[in-house]
Amino acid sequence: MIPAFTGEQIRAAEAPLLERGEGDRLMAKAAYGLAQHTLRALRERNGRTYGTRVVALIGPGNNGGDALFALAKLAARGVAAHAIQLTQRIHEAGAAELKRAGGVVLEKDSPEAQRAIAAADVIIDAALGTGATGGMSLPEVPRDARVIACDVPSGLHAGTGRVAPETIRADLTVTFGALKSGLVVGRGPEYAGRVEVIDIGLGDHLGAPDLYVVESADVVDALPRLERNANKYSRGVLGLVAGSAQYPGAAILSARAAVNAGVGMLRTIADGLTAELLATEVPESVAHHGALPANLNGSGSRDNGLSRITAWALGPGIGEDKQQQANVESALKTGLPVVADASALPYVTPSSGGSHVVLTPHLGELERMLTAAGLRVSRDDIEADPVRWARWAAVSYNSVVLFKGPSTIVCSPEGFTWVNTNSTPALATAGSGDVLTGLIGALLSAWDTQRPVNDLAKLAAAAAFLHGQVGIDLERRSSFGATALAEHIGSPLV
Ligand SMILES: NC(=O)C1=CN([C@@H]2O[C@H](COP(=O)(O)OP(=O)(O)OC[C@H]3O[C@@H](n4cnc5c(N)ncnc54)[C@H](O)[C@@H]3O)[C@@H](O)[C@H]2O)[C@H](O)CC1
Repeated sequence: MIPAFTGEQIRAAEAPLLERGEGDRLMAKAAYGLAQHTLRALRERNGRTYGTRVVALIGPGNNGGDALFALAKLAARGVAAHAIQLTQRIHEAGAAELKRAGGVVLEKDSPEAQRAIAAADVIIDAALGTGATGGMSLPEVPRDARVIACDVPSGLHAGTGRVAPETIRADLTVTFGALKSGLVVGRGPEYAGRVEVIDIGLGDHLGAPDLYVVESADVVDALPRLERNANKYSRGVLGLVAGSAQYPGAAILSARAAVNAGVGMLRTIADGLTAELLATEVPESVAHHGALPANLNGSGSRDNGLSRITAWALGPGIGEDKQQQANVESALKTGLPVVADASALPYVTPSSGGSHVVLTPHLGELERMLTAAGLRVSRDDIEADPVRWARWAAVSYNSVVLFKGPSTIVCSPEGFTWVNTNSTPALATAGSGDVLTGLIGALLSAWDTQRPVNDLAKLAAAAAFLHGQVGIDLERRSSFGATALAEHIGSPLV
């Protein structure tokens, strides 16, 4: 897991060091890291560094200071280093160091500045860092120049990933002290490009992180172990309430994903066309026809095998089907681990959530969930601060909330957050969420309910990582749809 921090948390960690007069040392480390990455980018782009051209857009604060010291180091290596002064005041010591090293400071609107920008091989965006309060008017950058953001792209909120309209998209962000949350959520990944973290020695001053980014090692840790003496029941039996006359395909996708993710046994609660299709498309699925008993925990369930169910996956493709809606309600009453998606989400209420419940809304569904919980929030609010609202949902519903989007945000009701960025826009395809539900359901069916809810959130985040990895792997070969995703959902597990 990679810890990520808000801008405020980083500034709080820096504060005691600044009080001890260590600001220059921190800035020197930041500048060194920025210079090293700029040299690498120059080598990649031009095959050399000597005689190349770097322009930095310099704002009023320490972010500009970092870049001025970095430019000085580049000038000393034979790079033509130009600082464009965007504001009346810039970091004095940094500007002096640059001039001593042979670099140049240019006025923002001067013809020289425009010429320098047009000829730049690399542009360093150092207008605003963690001290930004909104965006700033920034010059246009040429399309063919590499853009490196200093700490954060200027105008990108370091905590939320919200962007001001002028924000320049970077190819690379060299960030200092620790990863910033805003680089991995909201619009952050789109604007930050690749992210490199430079250790400037904040060490123990960094407290608990804002969130964690999931890595492949976390997936291995989170997944259930397959016991040598396992049998189909001990591996877990998933009850899947999915499909309707209108949307039978969603059930097929979820069922296929659950089977390929290694569920011990799958019981699909479905009728009509869904049941017919399942019989041929997912023969591993054991069908249960008709309505579930309203009281599944009561007597009578053992005979039809429903009592063997260890977890539920609810919602894919049930649409407006009344019987399936009643089945969702019956399943929820069992108190077994549940993943609820799509049309099942409205049946989970703030009082019926629980520590074995995973809710998987997309943006519109999250808005509806929050509104149903009595919170006044719009889609725009959620997009501006997705982590905040996913946390609200997790707390309001006392459940794990997996908020689907370009970055998937997983929150536990205890306030911990994991983010999966291992994904591709190619996963934005109909049925992709049904596959994720099947995968989470399969993992949940082996879930030990004695384990803490934070581990359940980690399991959900691991599922998002695996789902993303399959998408990434498939995309390398060709474009793909949800059927291929479901077919390959188990492949990273092998
Ligand atoms: N503190 C350290 O020793 C280190 C900091 N590092 C780098 O410093 C920045 C944070 O520096 P800070 O000076 O606090 O903030 P900014 O550079 O982002 O600039 C704040 C400055 O800008 C003004 N301002 C804010 N918003 C706007 C706006 N929209 N338009 C115009 N002006 C604006 C504000 O009033 C302040 O004057 C951090 O990101 C690092 O890059 C290094 O990490 C080393 C250690």
